[in-house]
This record gives sequence, structure tokens and C-alpha cells, in this order.
Amino acid sequence: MTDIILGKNQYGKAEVRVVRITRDTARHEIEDLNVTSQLRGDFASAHFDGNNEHVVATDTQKNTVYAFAKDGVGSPEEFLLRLGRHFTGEFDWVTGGRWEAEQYTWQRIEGDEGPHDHAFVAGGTETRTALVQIDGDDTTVIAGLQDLKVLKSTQSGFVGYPKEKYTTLPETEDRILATSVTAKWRYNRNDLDFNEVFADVRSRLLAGFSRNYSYALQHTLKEMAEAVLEAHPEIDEIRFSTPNSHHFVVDLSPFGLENPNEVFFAADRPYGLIEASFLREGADTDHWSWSGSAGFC
Ligand SMILES: O=c1[nH]c(=O)c2[nH]c(=O)[nH]c2[nH]1
Repeated sequence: MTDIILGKNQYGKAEVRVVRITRDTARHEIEDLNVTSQLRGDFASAHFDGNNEHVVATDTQKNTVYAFAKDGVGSPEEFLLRLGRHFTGEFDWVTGGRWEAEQYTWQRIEGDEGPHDHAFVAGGTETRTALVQIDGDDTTVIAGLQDLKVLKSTQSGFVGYPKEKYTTLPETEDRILATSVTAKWRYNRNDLDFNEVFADVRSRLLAGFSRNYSYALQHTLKEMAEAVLEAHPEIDEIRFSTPNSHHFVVDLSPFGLENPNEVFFAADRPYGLIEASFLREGADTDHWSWSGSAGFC
């Protein structure tokens, strides 16, 4: 018999879809989440002995998500912290875990008499994300957003790159810059008003994107990161994954027409993929809490 030991493992229920309507008044609130709960700890006997006495069923984890939603969500970060503290507090052998959520954006429909009380429209492509990682006494919260589509129609260029035998790209000092931002930022505290900080980070990301001339998407990411890290000492690090959604000027000369950056072909692929992390000086460049977050360098 080959000796086998158990390496890293975690388990739980993935993608629990929960919609919480707060209906204390006629003006309803909606919170729409996709929650994943994964436990880590001593689960060797389940893997080696067929003994499930430590296995808090994934079905139980799913039910806990729905039961906790009865008390309200509040913010995805707080909701995940409640779940994580519950599982690590309730079961001695659960020493940590990973709790992750996406929150979908719903906005009130503008009705005849202003914002509607209980009718909503999906808020475009953007999704808010949250992650809570617990390892023993360490709890780390990472907030984020994905698929936030932004574009500026001028004040962007790309020049000065190496020209060699495979280079055909012409330099430009006036192009469209467009991307779909996926960003995640790591907090150094857990006692925050997460909704308030999220709203402010989002608006600073947009301000950073739009503020200055862009020499490259790389340069603009640094502007966005700086806007966030300067204003939020409770954030140690922000990571980006951003496709450069190329817009090519269409050659209209065959039709005898000029095209001074007015008509573009919006290519969906291939796209440049620009990823970068920015940290407060002295922060941990490889913090353990990023483990399992795919799609970032
Ligand atoms: O903002 C850009 N960054 C690049 O790295 C790059 N490369 C490229 O071909 N175009 C661009 N644009």
C-alpha cells in the first residue's frame, strides 16, 4: 500500500442564490447574492475512514445562508463575516474557511411618481464581490467589483513602445480607452461600514479612470489605485484585471470619407489583458488571503 497523506482541502456549498427583500415599509429593498461557503479544518477521518462526524453537510451550509438572510444581509462583507464566525465558532474542528459572494446590482425603476417602491431594473454588467478568509485567529476581508465597463473617448494615447520586426501598431496620442474593470481590495480592518467604503472606492476608481491623460491602461490603473489608497488607510492593497477593449478607427477612405476618430470597430477579441496590484509601502505583497482567487496575477 502506498502511504497517502491528506493535503490542502476545503469543502462547502457553492453559489447559493439568495434574494432578500426587506419589506418593513411599502418601499422595499432588494439584496441579491450568490454565496459560496467552504470550510477548512480537521476532515481527515472523512477522507480516510469514511467517518463523517466532522462533516458539516454542504446542505446544512446552504440552509445556514438562507436562515441568516432572514436576519438581513446588511452588506455582503458583514454577511460573510457572520457565516464565517458561525461555522468556526460552532464546530471546534472547523479552524477556518473561505466565504465568497457576488452581489448583483438592482436599481429602482423610475416610475410615474419617482423611484418605484418595489420594481427594479438590473444595473448593467457590474457585480459587487466580497471574500472573507478565516485562518485560526486571522480574519481578512477582500472587497471588489467585476465587469464595471468604462470608456473615455479621448485623453488616451499609446506611444514609445519598442518597434521591432513584428510591430505594426501605429503610435497614437488620441484613442479610445475602454475596459471592463475587475478590482479587488484587501482591508486591514473588519470593523467598517462596508457599504459606505464600497461606494466611495467605486466612485474614486471612476474618478481615477477619468481624471488625467492616459499613457497606457497600465498608467491609468496606477491612477485609480492611488485615488483609492490615498483616501482609504483601511485598504492595504488593490488588484486589477482589466481587458483593453480595443477600438480601431475604420478606414473610410475607400468611400471618399475622412474619419477623424469618429467611427470605430469595437473588437471583442483578442484583447490586451492588463493585470496589476498596488500596495501601500510595507504591505505584504503575497498575503495568504488571496489564495483561491483566480484571475489575478
Ligand atoms: O494601454 C495599452 N497597454 C499596452 O500594453 C498595450 N499594448 C498594445 O498593443 N496596446 C496597448 N495599450
